[in-house]
Amino acid sequence: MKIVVDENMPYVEPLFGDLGEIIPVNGRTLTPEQVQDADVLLVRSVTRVNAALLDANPKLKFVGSATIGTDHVDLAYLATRGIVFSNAPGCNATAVGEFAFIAMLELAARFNSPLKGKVVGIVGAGNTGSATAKCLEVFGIKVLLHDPIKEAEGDPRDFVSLETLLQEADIISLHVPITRTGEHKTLHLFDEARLMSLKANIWLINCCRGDVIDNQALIKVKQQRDDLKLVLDVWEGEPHPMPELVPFAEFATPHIAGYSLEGKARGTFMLYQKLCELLAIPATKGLSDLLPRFNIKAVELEQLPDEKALLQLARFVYDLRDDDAVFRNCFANENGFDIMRKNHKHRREFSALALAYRGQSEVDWLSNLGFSGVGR
Ligand SMILES: NC(=O)C1=CN([C@@H]2O[C@H](COP(=O)(O)OP(=O)(O)OC[C@H]3O[C@@H](n4cnc5c(N)ncnc54)[C@H](O)[C@@H]3O)[C@@H](O)[C@H]2O)C=CC1
Ligand SMILES: O=C(O)C(=O)[C@H](O)COP(=O)(O)O
Repeated sequence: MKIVVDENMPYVEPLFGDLGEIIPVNGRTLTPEQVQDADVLLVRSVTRVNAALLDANPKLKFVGSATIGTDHVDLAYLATRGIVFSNAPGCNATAVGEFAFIAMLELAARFNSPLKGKVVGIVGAGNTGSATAKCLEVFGIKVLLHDPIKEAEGDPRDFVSLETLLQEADIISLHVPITRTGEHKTLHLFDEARLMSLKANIWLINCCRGDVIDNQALIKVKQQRDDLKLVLDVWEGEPHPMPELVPFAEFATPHIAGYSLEGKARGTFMLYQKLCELLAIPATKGLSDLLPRFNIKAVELEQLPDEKALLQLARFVYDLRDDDAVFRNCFANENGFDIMRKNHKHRREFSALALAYRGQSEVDWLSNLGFSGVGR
């Protein structure tokens, strides 16, 4: 069996090595010739999976994408060809949730304006929006959820309209898929008028898809509004963000909000499970054997962390400032955006860090946030 796989998908060899021949490829530049005799194709979000790529392949059985987003895949085409498809919903939810939460802690520290006491509006309450909300609520932050689709489906959580969210939230975090048509389309959901109408001193975080914000309009609005603070992980025109926009972002990163080692491993692992299911063979490999040990064994707390100390702890697992600095230096270089994504292997999730503290009962919130080994 030939398994053509994006070279940026980690842990493919240990998981799929026994199942067939693995052929690593550059996912962004993948050609029909490279995939014409594949039985299995494993991609990430940068590969357009459609008739143009796959028409020449008569034998493809399975396409897996180690992502939640499926906007790069022509699902209708795969269905007409009878090719089984699976994505990996939820694989990177914790990573994105922690990314957005850490970004808020970083902004709070930078502007000496504590997160505690602010109201956060989450647009899109699926996997990543809910993970962000969880971090915030565990830390005692009021969260407003806007998700008309989930609301209509009868999701029991409380939801607000977008108008209410815009009026009440001090921070807005975006977690919707990109959709270009329909009642709930998200393309340029934040257009010039909406951006202009945002509350004074608002913080806006986008780690879903670049085109959910009209980036050209965002440049125009930022030229007039210094009070609006931005964290941008995703960009219109990736891998070529508009160069004028980058300096307007407080934190700028190359679509890596979901890139914890754990999140990427989970993505590959979910596809492994799906392929085993399709082949009707037992999935015998385990996820826990794949991840390296974290470089800090444990941190012993003398006292419970306040907001600043929590940011220090968070920086042990992920220092957003490092990625921001590298991004600013290299995004404009040839392939700079993709090279940074390819080499992004340093980030862990809160669960990688064990915390030790004398009093068990007062630290439940730290374990609920995801840190392991809290209490002793
Ligand atoms: N920057 C990164 O590294 C990552 C980006 N993403 C992006 O974030 C998106 C969301 O990811 P998940 O939360 O895992 O997906 P999900 O499918 O679990 O949740 C998306 C939610 O958005 C809601 N939604 C759709 N249209 C909406 C609208 N107009 N207004 C409000 N809510 C709306 C849906 O009902 C759904 O609950 C993905 O589609 C992907 O594009 C996801 C993971 C990593
Ligand atoms: O899951 C998604 O959707 C994402 O946006 C991914 O985290 C993006 O990662 P790549 O698939 O582009 O490596």
